[in-house]
Amino acid sequence: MVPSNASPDGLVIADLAVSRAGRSILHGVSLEVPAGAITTLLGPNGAGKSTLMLTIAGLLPATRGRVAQGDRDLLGLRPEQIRSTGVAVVAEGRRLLGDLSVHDNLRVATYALAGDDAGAGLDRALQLFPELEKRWDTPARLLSGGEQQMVVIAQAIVSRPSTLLIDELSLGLAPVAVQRLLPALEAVAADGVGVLLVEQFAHVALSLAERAYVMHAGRIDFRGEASELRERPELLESAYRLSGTASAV
Ligand SMILES: Nc1ncnc2c1ncn2[C@@H]1O[C@H](COP(=O)(O)OP(=O)(O)OP(=O)(O)O)[C@@H](O)[C@H]1O
Repeated sequence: MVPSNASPDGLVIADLAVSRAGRSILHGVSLEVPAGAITTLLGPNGAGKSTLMLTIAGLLPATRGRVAQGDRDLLGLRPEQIRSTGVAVVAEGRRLLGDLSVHDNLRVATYALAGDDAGAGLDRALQLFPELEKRWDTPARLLSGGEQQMVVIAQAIVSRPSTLLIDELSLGLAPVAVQRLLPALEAVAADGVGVLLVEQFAHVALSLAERAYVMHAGRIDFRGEASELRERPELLESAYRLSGTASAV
């Protein structure tokens, strides 16, 4: 199935520089999230991964560089304009409206869609996470961490994005809950969506991704096949050691 916002090119980030509170945080980051594949961005605590996500989402300004979805430039657009180009960002922290039901949390995510599109988006989300149907009327605050992550991903999926960026998918989740999410992400990529998994812990992301990037201190230190990092973990470990973070897995 081809998503409604499908782009042949995916998301391209070129030479992106970002400052926060007067301090330079990203120093010329270049990265691609091709359509129909899973890519991972790894890096230790403080590397700048969340800063990159916030900039792509239109929540932080860049001082230099380019972010483009297909042939559409995103820098300078408002967050809702960026979403309408087909870029969906799942922020770290699984923020849901805790007193609202699963259904209402998903409905909130479809508010800007036409009725047919909203219905099709909800159907796709339920195909990916059929267990949410049983929790349809449950307040989000009563869900397990894994279920909350399903709802947050479903909120991004309902708008049928071309590119889906997920910050810290596995943070705080039991391994069994993470394992449950993985086939859904593979199915999303098989739909033609470009998926970027941004992770501090490498194991899960490297098991899924085709391409991998490692960021350290606001720069991309490694770009290549995920299999290369799986086979040569020392490439990854050096970035984590330099930052003082104990381990990548
Ligand atoms: N609100 C902020 N204002 C100023 N500097 C910030 C802010 N948030 C983060 N930083 C700084 O930006 C740098 C990169 O942080 P960022 O959160 O992007 O890294 P990260 O790789 O996502 O790490 P983590 O996984 O811990 O969030 C750090 O030096 C951090 O201190």
